Amino acid sequence: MYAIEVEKLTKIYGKGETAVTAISDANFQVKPGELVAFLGPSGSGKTTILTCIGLINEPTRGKVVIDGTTVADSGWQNGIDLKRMRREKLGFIFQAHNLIPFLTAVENVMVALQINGVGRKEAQKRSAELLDALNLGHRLNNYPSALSGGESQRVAIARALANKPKVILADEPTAALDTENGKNVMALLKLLAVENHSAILVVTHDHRMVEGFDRIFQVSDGRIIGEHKNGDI
Ligand SMILES: Nc1ncnc2c1ncn2[C@@H]1O[C@H](COP(=O)(O)OP(=O)(O)OP(=O)(O)O)[C@@H](O)[C@H]1O
Repeated sequence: MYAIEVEKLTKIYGKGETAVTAISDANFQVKPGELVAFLGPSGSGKTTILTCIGLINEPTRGKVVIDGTTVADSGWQNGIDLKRMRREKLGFIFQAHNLIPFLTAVENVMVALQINGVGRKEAQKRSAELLDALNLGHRLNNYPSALSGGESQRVAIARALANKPKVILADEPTAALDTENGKNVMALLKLLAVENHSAILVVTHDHRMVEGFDRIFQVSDGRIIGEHKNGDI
C-alpha cells in the first residue's frame, strides 16, 4: 500500500478573474520509507501540494489518499476527521522559528506526544531520548532563542517524529542552514525513512541537497513536469 496517493490534484485559489491555479492535475504516489523532493522555482505550487496533503488546504479537485484513507475527492471527504488524521498520521517540519518560544527544547517535543494522550512523565522520557539521539542531549532545557539554527531544526525534526508518523511533510527544511547542517538534516530524514518506514515529502529549492532523495518531482507553473530517480539529476 502507498503512504500517499495523489490523483489529478488541482488547487485553485480565489474565484473569477482573480483565480490562481496553483496546482493542476498532479499525479504521484509515495511508498512507505521513501524520501522524495518537490523541486521548482518560487510560486510553482510546491507548498500548495504539501499543504493539500497536510490537510490544511482543501483541494479544489482530485483525490488525496493517506495511508489507505481517502481524505479528499473533489474537496474533503464527508465525515473525515482532519484534525485526528493530522495528529495521528502526519508530522510537519517547517522552518526553525516554528518552535514554541516559551517552551524548552524537550517541552517542544513533549507537546507532540501529550496531544496524542501520552502522559507527561512518559512524554518527557521519550522526548529526551529522541533529542539525545539527535545529539541534543545537552540542550534539553534550553529555550529556542538559545539554540543555533541547526539545533532548532533538529528539535523541530524530533517533534515531527515523536509519534512515528506514517507521513512527514517538510517545507524547506535545509534552506536556512549551512551546508554541513543541511547535510545532517538530510541524513536524519533518510534514517527516519528507513527506520520508521515513514514516507517523507520535502519541498525545496535547495539544489545542494538533491543527492539525498530517492525521487525528485520537478514542479513548474503548477504542474509536475518531470520525475528523476536518485542519481539522474
Ligand atoms: N492563499 C493563497 N491565495 C491566493 N494565491 C495563493 C495562495 N497561496 C499561494 N498562492 C499562489 O499560488 C501559486 C503557488 O504558490 P506556492 O506557495 O504553492 O508555490 P511555491 O512553489 O511553494 O513557492 P515558494 O517556493 O516561493 O514558497 C503562486 O502563484 C501563489 O501566489
